[in-house]
Amino acid sequence: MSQLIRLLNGPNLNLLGQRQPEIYGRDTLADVEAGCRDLAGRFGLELRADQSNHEGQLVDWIQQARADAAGIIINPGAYSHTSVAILDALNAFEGIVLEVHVSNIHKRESFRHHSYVSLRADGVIAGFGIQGYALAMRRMASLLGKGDAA
Ligand SMILES: O=C1C[C@@](O)(C(=O)O)C[C@@H](O)[C@@H]1O
Repeated sequence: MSQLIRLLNGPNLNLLGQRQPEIYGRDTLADVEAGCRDLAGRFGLELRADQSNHEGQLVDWIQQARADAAGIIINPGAYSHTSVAILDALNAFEGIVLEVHVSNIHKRESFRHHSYVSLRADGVIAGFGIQGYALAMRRMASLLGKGDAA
């Protein structure tokens, strides 16, 4: 059975492509998920992609991942900067955690410079636009010993 990767997107990321395109670009969350699913297939991984605007729902999905996922790729959106609950849930997850931000949070307002999730993440990608998700998928595959599929 192929290893499962959970792709979790937090609040307002359902509006990718419509929301502040000068910051987040024109590609949609559906584009992101399709690209990651395609890459997962090429690496022999299974992808489950979910988005929620609710902190508790994200915590529930992270807890679920404890049962069957090898890794989590997460863009926690604004919860990155506020949520000890999401950090705690990730700390209870034993697999690989990669954090993605579409924008370069370090170039933006100072309240975006700190991420609680980064205290747990095995790697962080910021400012690569939606390509960051694909890079995280490739890194995940490599950390899981799946090599590089061009
Ligand atoms: O919602 C988001 C998106 C974001 O996580 C990003 O992908 O660049 C950056 C966060 O600061 C912001 O609240």
